[in-house]
Parts: sequence; C-alpha cells; structure tokens
Amino acid sequence: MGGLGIAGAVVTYAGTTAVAGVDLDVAVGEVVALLGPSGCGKSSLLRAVAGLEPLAAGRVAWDGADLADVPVHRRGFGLMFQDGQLFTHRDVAGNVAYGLEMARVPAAERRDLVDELLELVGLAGYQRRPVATLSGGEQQRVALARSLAPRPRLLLLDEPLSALDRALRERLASDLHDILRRAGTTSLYVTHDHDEAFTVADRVAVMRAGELVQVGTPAALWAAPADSDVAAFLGYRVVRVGGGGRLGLGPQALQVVGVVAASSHTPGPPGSNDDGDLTGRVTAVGFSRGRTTVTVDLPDWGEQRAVAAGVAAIETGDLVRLRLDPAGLVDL
Ligand SMILES: Nc1ncnc2c1ncn2[C@@H]1O[C@H](COP(=O)(O)OP(=O)(O)OP(=O)(O)O)[C@@H](O)[C@H]1O
Repeated sequence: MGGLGIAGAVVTYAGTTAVAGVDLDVAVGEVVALLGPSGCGKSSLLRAVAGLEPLAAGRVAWDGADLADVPVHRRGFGLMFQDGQLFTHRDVAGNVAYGLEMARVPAAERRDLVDELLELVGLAGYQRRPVATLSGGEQQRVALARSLAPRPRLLLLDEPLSALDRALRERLASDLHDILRRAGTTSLYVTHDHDEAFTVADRVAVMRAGELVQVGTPAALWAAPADSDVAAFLGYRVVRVGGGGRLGLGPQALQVVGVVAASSHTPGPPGSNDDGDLTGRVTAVGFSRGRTTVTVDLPDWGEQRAVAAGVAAIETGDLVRLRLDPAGLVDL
C-alpha cells in the first residue's frame, strides 16, 4: 500500500512502554487523527514516525520502504507543534519561506509559493507583518503555511490547536480540514479533543495506554464505540441499565418534552410513565450554543444533561418529562 505504514511499533523510555505495538496505515491524501487522553503515547508514536524517537520494535515505512535508516531530515515529513515556534526575527513571509530557502528554491518562485500558501491559510497580505504582532491563531496559521511550504509527503501535527481558546480552536479545526484537503497533504494529527479529531480527520485512531483500541471514520466510531471507555471519551454519558447492560447517551439523546410540575407546585416522585417517557427533577438550567440545556436528576441514572428545545420557562426544581431519542443512543 502507498503512504505511511506503521507495523508493530513499540516505543520505550528507560523500561517504561509508551507505545505498545501499534499497527496503522495512512493512505496518500488521507488525514488520520490519533486521539487519546494525556499520556497514552500519541506524541511518542508521532515522534517515532518522524524519526525523532527510536523504535524498540516494529517498523515505520513509506510506500512500503522501511525508514529505519532514514534520518529525520531525509524522510520528507513536515512537523507542526502546539507552539508554532516561529522565528521571531523573521517576518511572516520569511517564516513561510524558511524551508524553501533550505531547499534552494529560487527567490521569485519562493515569493509566489509564499503568496499562494498565505492565501491558502487565510493570511493573504500578511507577508511583511512581524510575527510578534500576530494573534495566537494567526501564528498557528503561519506555522501551518511554513510546514506545508516544502510540500512534505506527510505532515505530522502534534496538538497544533491546543494553545488556543475554544472558539478559535473550533474555527481553525474546520479551516485545517479544508486546507489539508486543498493542499492534498497526507497527515497524521495528534489531539486529545474528540471534536477536533472528528472535524479534521477522515479516520480517527483511538489510543489508550499505548495501544490502538479502535480505528474508523468519525461516523463509524460515533455509531459503534468499541467499549464504554471509548464511548465516554467520545462524549457519551455512560449509564447502567437493567440486566447489567450499559447505554451511551449522546449529547442530544435526552430531550425535555414538557414540565410536569413547576417547582412551586406539589412534586410527584420522579420515574417513568406509561408512554416510556422519563421524569426527573431539574437541578440546573443553562444556555449553550443557542439552546436551553438542563441538568436533570433521573432515578437510577443520576444527573444527566438534556436539551430543552421549544419548552419555555424551565426553572431549577421543576419536574420535567423527557424523551429518549434512539438516534442519540448506543448500546455498550
Ligand atoms: N522523554 C521521555 N522520557 C521518559 N518518559 C517519557 C518521555 N516522553 C514521554 N514519556 C512517557 O511516555 C508516556 C506517553 O507519553 P506521550 O507524550 O507519548 O503521551 P501523549 O498521549 O502524547 O500525552 P500528552 O498529550 O500529555 O503529550 C507517558 O507516560 C510519558 O510520561
């Protein structure tokens, strides 16, 4: 197969195993996210692919050719980190042109490429700006343009957005998705944020304690998480149901369909009614992404979040009726 091939990769540090035998392929043009909690070995695997960390066992290959004897700078891979590590003594164009200068690309061609890349990352006209005057998001866009400039056959991105605030991260993740597709750059993208992984990647490889536990498209992972830990990591609330089973509640799974009794009225006991609806007591009311959301205390399931679209005037203490949307549920 063409592209990146990782087989049986093991990375150890003085006796501790950070990566415990990982197999993963990334096809040419594909963007794969390595997703997992802090310390699960994502960066170690990425660094081993780059050639910055030796493999204790296994192999990393490109187009089927083992890279064991190929040093970092000869792999044709680009790197981008959380802190873009821009050269502060160079302006924006000087940063983007850096790799092109190293590759002795003639000046006129370099200028054209820099213009093209700045356009691609949404910074047209920024050529002469000192990097110190850029916002964090703009700096990461420059870092991206710089790592794309030498046209790496594989781009390795290690938490490139984690230093940015949430709103900016969401916007840049979506821009990154488009930019990597337009540039056609094969990419391996490390993140601990499932939303970011789902936004950026064609396939997501979920990592836990040095091993891959599940690899699939965002839709496939969301539809069938391998186990309850993966489900919880992807953003499901895991609840126990009768008979020892478990259910994953997605963020939209529980919907408030009506108020049974306002907090000022005599409360009835929470439970479920004949229609299969649930009732529960509202313990908090919030507003998120344009929608009212509530926290509801449910018998057996404890406190859960629910969406309250179209139900006006819900207050803490109200007893509400909730419906479970089967589309937002997974069996675990
Ligand atoms: N240079 C090192 N020397 C010793 N142990 C290390 C080294 N680098 C990483 N580790 C250990 O290896 C394990 C995996 O670390 P790694 O940084 O690969 O995980 P990660 O999933 O990328 O986490 P994070 O997102 O926090 O960086 C951790 O237990 C870490 O402490």
